[in-house]
Amino acid sequence: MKLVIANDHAAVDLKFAILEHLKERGIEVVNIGTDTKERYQYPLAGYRAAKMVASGEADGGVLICGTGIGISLAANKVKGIRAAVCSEPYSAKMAREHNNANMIAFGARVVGEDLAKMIVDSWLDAKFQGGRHAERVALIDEIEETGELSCE
Ligand SMILES: O=C(CO)[C@H](O)[C@H](O)COP(=O)(O)O
Repeated sequence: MKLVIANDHAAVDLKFAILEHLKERGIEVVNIGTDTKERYQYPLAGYRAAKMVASGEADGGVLICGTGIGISLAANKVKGIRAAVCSEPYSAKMAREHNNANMIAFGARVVGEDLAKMIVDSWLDAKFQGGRHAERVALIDEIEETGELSCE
């Protein structure tokens, strides 16, 4: 499995901690975003990481900024991306099982290192359940494709 990890200046330390954690799990990780604490525009990192996931260059992605919100908003503008901001492991598990989230996001100013690792692990270890959830994800895809919902 190959993941991409991206961050802004608010999340450099946590990015490296998660990067190390993923490597310990035997996962190949592409590090994009910034490695310094100089101000960095999170939309750049979110967009670049999302493009890698959408193109299949990466199997999924981890996005970290101060809150996880801005970087996930940027990533979600890329077609095919379902980036979920999660601050605890249950939501991270559900983000995969129910929503088939292909990117997980969280805030370095919100969660600590240990909790962040648990969030990432919960998302990685979960599997999309399909069935009724696939119907709902297909509706999200329809909005993305057409800007509308035919069943409305
Ligand atoms: O969380 C974020 C976006 O959602 C950013 O990390 C945050 O806005 C950066 O703020 P600052 O420039 O004040 O460090």
